[in-house]
Amino acid sequence: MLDAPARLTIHDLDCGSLTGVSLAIDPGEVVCLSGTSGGGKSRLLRAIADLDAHTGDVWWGDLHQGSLPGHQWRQRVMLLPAEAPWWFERVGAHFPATPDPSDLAAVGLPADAMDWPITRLSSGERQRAALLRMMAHGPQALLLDEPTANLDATTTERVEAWLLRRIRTDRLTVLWVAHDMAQVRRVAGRHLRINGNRLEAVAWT
Ligand SMILES: Nc1ncnc2c1ncn2[C@@H]1O[C@H](COP(=O)(O)OP(=O)(O)OP(=O)(O)O)[C@@H](O)[C@H]1O
Repeated sequence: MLDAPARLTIHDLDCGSLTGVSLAIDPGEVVCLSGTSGGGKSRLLRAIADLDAHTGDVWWGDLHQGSLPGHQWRQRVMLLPAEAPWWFERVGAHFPATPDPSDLAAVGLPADAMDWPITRLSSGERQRAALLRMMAHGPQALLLDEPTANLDATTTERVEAWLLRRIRTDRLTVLWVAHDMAQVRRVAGRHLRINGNRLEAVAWT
């Protein structure tokens, strides 16, 4: 970890058709984001990661997004896109160090998965390897774009449990896009939804 855990604060952010997004997420808190397909969830995550054009302010603790080059911001506020890119031939080449075998096992990947070529990964293996890679880089805030979309129900819950343990231990600040309301109920402390051009809170029922 680079810094102590901190709050992620978004103030009056406009991106795409979304306007006036204001939100604060505390360390260790998971906020789920839902909304119709094409409603702007991924664009909002990309704006918070400083990858898409936007107006308004984003802070991680007292660090303003505009005060750092984008790549340094994203070392702290890390985006896991729905389809994470891969550059090298082998899985392990994307990791700063070999992951702990217990982390591999926790997401259901075998110990030798680091030696596999990227081309052999199934979509679900790719998604779990991308999650492991993200966590191996020591993020402090996570922007997760449907991180379990390619996984079966059992593997989804296994990955959720592993992620939630890491989130609580490292007190990570998390914005998690999810379509599955059962998942929202399992992982989120709060649920927000994009409705038209606004972000609104969803009450627990
Ligand atoms: N760079 C861009 N310039 C203009 N429009 C864009 C750009 N990127 C995305 N869009 C549009 O913005 C809208 C929101 O896209 P976004 O990917 O954020 O949707 P989403 O809510 O994540 O959808 P899904 O649930 O289907 O993944 C879409 O209509 C998309 O076509």
